[in-house]
Order: sequence, then C-alpha cells, then structure tokens
Amino acid sequence: METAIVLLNFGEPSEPDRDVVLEYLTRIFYDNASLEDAESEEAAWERSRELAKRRLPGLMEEYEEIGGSPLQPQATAQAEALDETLEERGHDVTIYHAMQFMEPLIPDVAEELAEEGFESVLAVPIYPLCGPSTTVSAIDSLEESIDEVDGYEPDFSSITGWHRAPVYNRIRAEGIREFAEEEGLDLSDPDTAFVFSAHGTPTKYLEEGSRYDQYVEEHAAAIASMIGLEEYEIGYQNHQNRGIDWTEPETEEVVEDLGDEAERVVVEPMSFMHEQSETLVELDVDLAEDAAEVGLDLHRVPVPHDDPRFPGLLADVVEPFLSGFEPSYYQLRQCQCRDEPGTYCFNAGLPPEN
Ligand SMILES: C=CC1=C(C)c2cc3[nH]c(cc4nc(cc5[nH]c(cc1n2)c(C)c5CCC(=O)O)C(CCC(=O)O)=C4C)c(C)c3C=C
Ligand SMILES: [Fe+2]
Repeated sequence: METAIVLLNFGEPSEPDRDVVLEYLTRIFYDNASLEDAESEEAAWERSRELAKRRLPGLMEEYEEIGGSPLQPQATAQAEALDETLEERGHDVTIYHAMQFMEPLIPDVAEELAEEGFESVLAVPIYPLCGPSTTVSAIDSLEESIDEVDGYEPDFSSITGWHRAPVYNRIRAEGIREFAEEEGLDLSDPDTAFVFSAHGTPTKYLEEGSRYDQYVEEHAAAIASMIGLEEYEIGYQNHQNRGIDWTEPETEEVVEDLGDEAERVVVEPMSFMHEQSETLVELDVDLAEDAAEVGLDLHRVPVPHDDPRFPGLLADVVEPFLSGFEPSYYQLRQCQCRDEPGTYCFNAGLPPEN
C-alpha cells in the first residue's frame, strides 16, 4: 500500500508581483475570517479583499526588498531531503508539499493524490509550534479537500505538534550556539540580551483554546536551558490588520526596552523553519533599525531550514505511520488542538496553565 506524505507550509510569493501578492493576502484573510463576524460567506470574501488591498503596498515593499521569498525553494529542498531519507530507510512513499496560501495549493494537491490513488495520506505541517491558523487549519484544509474529491477515501492521518522532539531542540540550540561563536558573541555577557521572537496570534484564538503561547513559552525555556541562558525575553511578531488584540509583548517593544540595559541583542526566530519576509525584512531590516535607534546591535540567528538532521527528524516522526506500528510507541498521542481521529502530536500532555 503506497502512502503519500504531504508537507504543509504557509507559502509565500517567490516574486514581488502585485496580483499574486493580492490574491495571497486575500486567501490568508479569508482563512482567518472567523476573527470577525461576517454576515455571509460573500461578506467575508469582500472584507478579505478589502483587508488585502490595504495591506498590499506594505507587503509589496517587503518582497521588493528581498526580491521575493525563498520559502518555496527551501520547502522543496526539505521535501526532497525527506524523500531521500525515507528511501534509504526502505520506505515506499511519495512526498508532496502543499501550501496554504500559494501554489501548489492544498486543494490542487488533494486532486493529485486522488488521481494517483494513494491509499493512505499523512499530513505533516512544517510549523514548529502548533497553532490554529497554521498547523490545524492546514490539516483541516487537506482533509476537507480530500473529502470533496468524489469517490476518494484514503486513510488520513496527521501530525501536529513536534517541537518537543529532542532532535529538533538540539538543532535549534546548537544553531544558536554556533551562530554566537561565529559572531564572537558571549551569551552570558550582561551586555548581550537575548530575545526569542515568535510569530504572534490573535488572542481570540487563545481564548478559543489554542495553546500556542504555552508552546512558545515552554520551547523558549527548553532552548534557554540547553544553551545555559539564564535571562531572555519573548516577543511576538504580530500582524494587526483588523483592530483586534494579538499576543503581547511585541518583539519591537521588547527590543526597544532593552536599549537601556544592553549593547547588543541576539534574536532567535523560533516560529519558522524557512527564511521569509518575517525574518529577512521584519527582523533583519525593520527590527535592526529599531534596535539601532536605541543603541543596540542586532544579531539574528539563521533559520535551520537546511540542517542535515531535519530530514532524519521528520523521518523518525512519520516512521510509525509507514511501518504500521502504534504511534504512541514513540510518545505520539491524540492531539488536543485538533481533536480528530488520526491526529497525533507530542504535546497532548501539556500541563494546564496555572
Ligand atoms: C511565510 C509567511 C508566513 C508564515 C510562515 C506565517 C506563520 C504564522 N502565521 C501565524 C498567524 C497568522 N498570520 C496571519 C497573517 C499573515 N501571516 C503572513 C505570513 C506568514 N505567517 C502574512 C503575509 C499575513 C497577512 C497579514 C499581514 O499583515 O501581512 C494571521 C491572520 C491575521 C488576520 O486575518 O487578521 C494569523 C492568525 C502564525 C501563528 C504563524 C506561525 C508560524
Ligand atoms: Fe502569519
């Protein structure tokens, strides 16, 4: 029985093309339409187009600055590396990658899976920290798209949160250590501040039960203790377009406040497994400028998208599904963020907050 593994990503335009970026933004806003109370689906699309038009000039500027996003080639390389690793391990499997908001779009990939007739499909979102608008929404979208294909009913499973996988933590911790060494930084120097920067999320999603902020906090604590960091800050990169509340504090504010305390700041972009506008522009350009204004040199840790251990980590995570043994043998358990049959993660045992 051949299995398809679908690596799910956010997607980002490879070229700064206005029409493409407008459509990309419209899809993102529509996917998050539940943040507001639209009266109908048509009204939700209308509102998404309005928000997209408003956001377009700013985002175009970002893509022009970097000549388009490198996310797509990096995601393709990850899929190829996983393919090779699984082949070396003797698994008969085909790897796809699908994007929530850019081609190859999830519904198109679902059609392809049906045409090829895979009997089993495993969805693996490449988001290190499970969240409702990314991990959960991407899996929902793939399962719904498969359901919509007439007469196609493969076994469907998915893996949501994998930030607790030990190898992943080692990749991030060693990445920080190596970067500090290369840049000649002493992370224990009181003049060197450290900030974990996470993509933010609307607080409405947390109120509805997402544990994203807790994952951010526990992962930052684990990495800090692996690298012997006693003091650090967490900041969120927010996308406030609708006048609703997002996670606090913002990375920008955190860095501005550090101006009185340190000479430099090291920033770890903990939410990402690809370089993209959030790292290459929001951090490397905009945040570096904000930091300079308060007298801080900013050093941004690179995203370990091509770490040679990453394909092995993904292969370990998917192995029970390919070999037919019980995923709980590897501590994978029923996911609580997506409480659907066949959805597994490493996070189910999260202690309740307070
Ligand atoms: C490659 C680009 C992006 C990644 C990866 C990404 C990850 C990510 N996003 C959220 C939560 C939200 N993001 C939202 C909007 C949004 N995100 C990106 C890009 C990436 N996000 C863009 C271009 C946009 C559009 C808005 C903008 O200002 O640029 C939203 C929706 C907000 C809304 O509808 O009002 C959410 C929610 C998380 C948690 C995450 C994790 C890695
Ligand atoms: Fe986002």
